[in-house]
Parts: sequence; C-alpha cells; structure tokens
Amino acid sequence: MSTITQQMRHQAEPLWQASFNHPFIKELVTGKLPMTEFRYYLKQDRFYLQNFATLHGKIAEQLTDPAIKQFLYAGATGLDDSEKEVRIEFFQQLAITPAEIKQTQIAPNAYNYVSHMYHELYVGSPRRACAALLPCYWLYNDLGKQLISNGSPVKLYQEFIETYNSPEFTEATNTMIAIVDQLGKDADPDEKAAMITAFVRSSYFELHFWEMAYEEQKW
Ligand SMILES: Cc1ncc(C[n+]2csc(CCO)c2C)c(N)n1
Repeated sequence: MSTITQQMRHQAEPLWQASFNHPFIKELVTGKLPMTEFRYYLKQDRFYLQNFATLHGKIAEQLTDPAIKQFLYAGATGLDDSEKEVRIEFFQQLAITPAEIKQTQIAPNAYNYVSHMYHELYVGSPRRACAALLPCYWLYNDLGKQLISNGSPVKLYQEFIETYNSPEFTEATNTMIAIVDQLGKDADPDEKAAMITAFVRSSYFELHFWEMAYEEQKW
C-alpha cells in the first residue's frame, strides 16, 4: 500500500511537470527571465511567505502531537534563516524599496493560494491544512535538486535556486512529508481524500504562481 504522500504526489504529477516546464523556471535557468518578472515574483511571494508562517502557528495550536507542534511552531517564526537572508539581499540588490512594497497589493493567484490554505484549516481541519502546506516544501525542494545541476548564469537566479537545495531544507521537506503521512494514517477515508485534494489544489496554485509572475497578473 502506498503512503498518502505518494498518492498525493502521483495525483499532482501533471501539475508538477507543468511547473518544472514552466517558462518562468526554464528562463530562470537559462538566465533569460526578465528581471521585472523576478521582481514581481519576489514582491508577491512576500504575501505568501507571511501567511505561510502565520498558518504554521495556527495549525500547531490545533494539533496535539508534541513533535509535530514543535516543527510547525519553528516554521511559524518565518522562513528558515538562509531563505530570509537571501530574500533581504535580493530586495536590496533589486532596489525594491519599502515604498514600492507598500504600493504593491496582493495579486489574484497569490490571494487565491493563501485563501485556499486558510480554507483548508478553518472549513476543513489541521490535517487538511498540513496537506495544503506540503507542496510548498516538496515542489521547491524537487525544483532545487533538479535545477542545481544546470545552474543559472545570472548570479541572483543561481542564489535563488541554491536556497532550495540545502541539506537543511531537504531535511525540513522530509520532516513535513513524514508529518503528513503520520496525520494521514489516522484519518478516515473521506478525510484522506480531502487531504489529497488540498495537496493537489496547492500544487495547482504553485503552478499558477509562476504564471502569475510571468504574465504580471493584475486584478
Ligand atoms: C509560492 C511559494 N511556494 C513555495 C515557496 C517555498 N517556501 C516558502 S516557505 C518555505 C519553507 C521554509 O523556508 C518554502 C520552501 C515559496 N517561496 N513561494
């Protein structure tokens, strides 16, 4: 019998392949991605990352397993240190000023992705919310591993790729996979199916996050 995370990964396979092959990713690697699109991505990702951290804390409050709570509370303090450092550096290098950040409103797909995660927690359950968080770790770790062998001629893009291939990040990804498997074990069949759906929908929003940046989506 396959684990719930294997089933999730299997069902989301076409969406993951579409992410791997998305022009945003392809051009990140070749260095052809216009910097305006990368800037757009970073500004929108701020919204995602803030809510992602908040959600870790809110999910942790609703779970009882001490090890799971501890992992999620650690995630609630924000990004891991290396990711945070890289982002501060990117914002400085690209001269993204506080004024520009203030003027940026959340774009439709970023809004939909974040809303989906809150929906899974408050209309669904903490188990479903954990399943919704998982593609964030797992897809980026897979991307980091795949892209690292090619690298990018643009230093900034190379640094971005490297963030997601660190041993610490791989370890965090594996822990999150193990958490979702553990939570899936004592879920009833309807809840299991809902966890898989939450994962597949997050995978959809991950794909459309690249698309949003690539087309500089507006309301
Ligand atoms: C849309 C979007 N999805 C996933 C990530 C990657 N990510 C964000 S927080 C985190 C966990 C620990 O740092 C990871 C892997 C991203 N940046 N933006």
